[in-house]
Amino acid sequence: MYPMLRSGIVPDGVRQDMLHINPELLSNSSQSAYGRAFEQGYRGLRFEGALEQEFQRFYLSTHLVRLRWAGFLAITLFGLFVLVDVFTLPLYVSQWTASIRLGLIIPAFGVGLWISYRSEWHHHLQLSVFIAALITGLGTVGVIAVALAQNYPIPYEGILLVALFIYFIACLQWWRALLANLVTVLAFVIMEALCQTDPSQRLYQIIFMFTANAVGATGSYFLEYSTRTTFLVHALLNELAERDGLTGLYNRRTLNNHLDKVWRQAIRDGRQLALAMIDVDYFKRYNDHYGHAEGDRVLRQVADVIAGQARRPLDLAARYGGEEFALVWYQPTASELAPMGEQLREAIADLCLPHAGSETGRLSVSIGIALLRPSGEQHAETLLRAADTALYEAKQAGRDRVVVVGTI
Ligand SMILES: Nc1nc2c(ncn2[C@@H]2O[C@H](COP(=O)(O)OP(=O)(O)OP(=O)(O)O)[C@@H](O)[C@H]2O)c(=O)[nH]1
Repeated sequence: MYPMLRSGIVPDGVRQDMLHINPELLSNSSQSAYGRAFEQGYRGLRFEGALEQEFQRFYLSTHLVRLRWAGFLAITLFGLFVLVDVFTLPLYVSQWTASIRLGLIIPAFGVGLWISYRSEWHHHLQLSVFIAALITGLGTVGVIAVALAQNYPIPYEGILLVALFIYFIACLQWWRALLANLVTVLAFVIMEALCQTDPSQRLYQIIFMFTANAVGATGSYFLEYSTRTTFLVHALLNELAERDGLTGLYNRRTLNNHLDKVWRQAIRDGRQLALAMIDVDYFKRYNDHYGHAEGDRVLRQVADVIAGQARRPLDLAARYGGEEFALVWYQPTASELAPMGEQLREAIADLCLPHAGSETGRLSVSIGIALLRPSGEQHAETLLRAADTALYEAKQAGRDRVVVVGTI
């Protein structure tokens, strides 16, 4: 069954004023996975199940370029620090600090960068950047420790910059950035306890380290929260753009795009394609008799039945317009089409919806089905026209029936 987008309830958790999008778009969304995520909230920076995996892919694709820039920036800056070390520190200090930067930190970012260019390794990208962040944090603590141990204190502000880099530039997800920084803070506190001889300096530096982390953790939390919001809004808008607001089925534009796609696929595979056009009989009379709201309710019920008939990956159920629906069946056999159409017609009749304006006294549909083996000379429009002709024949023959036409 398709996710339905039609409950018409504005999700409670949605701050439309913050999202700056048309409230009408969100009002139809609470039945979709994205709408539900809005409803449930994501303060723990995690979505449920498959949605989280989808977010991870979105996060990767939207952060890949930034992440590469961050990698190049880190390598360049740490390369410059090596030069500064060599020119400003005595050799007995710089040989250690430069070794840590050149031997650990720069290679760690190099590995991350390399992975960013290997799409088959992308699922390890966050882990590799996390390891690089950890090495950078601990390495920088090591640099300060070496300098202190040699009685040559170097400016410790660098470790604060590293913390902010990990929180805001490394493109790590919040919990990874937090973990890398917490481990660094722990190492920093231990290092200060062991190597720092001036108690006031020790206190001062630890307080600043905690402050920088409080600022960084808070900022990066909100950053990821808003990335998640962007992801949901983006997905919701895409979903709403391709679905019909009343029934939740795909809309006509999506049907046309899908038909073009499966048409080409069927040519490649040498398969046949069927299209069923389904029209509710005497629906004008239904509306006139029961009212438009009741008509809407019935259209949704019919749509639910039709949605259940699109079972294969390349099948698709759509609302073609008004009280007309379409079903694409990929690779059916000619002999099964009439039974499939009959089954659908009967399933709708089995809803037992009373229809005072119909001779049968209950709501029925007419179905026209066309079957084609697509070829390069024709166009997907051919199938639509053929199904429309079959539907017209079904109507002409008295409605509440199935007509199959085919050129196979
Ligand atoms: N309730 C409701 N009615 C709709 C909707 N879209 C179209 N309709 C109505 O569907 C009716 C279609 O009427 P017709 O095209 O004359 O078709 P029909 O009455 O079903 O006649 P046949 O198809 O020949 O059996 C019109 O009254 C439209 O107003 C909708 O979203 N909701």
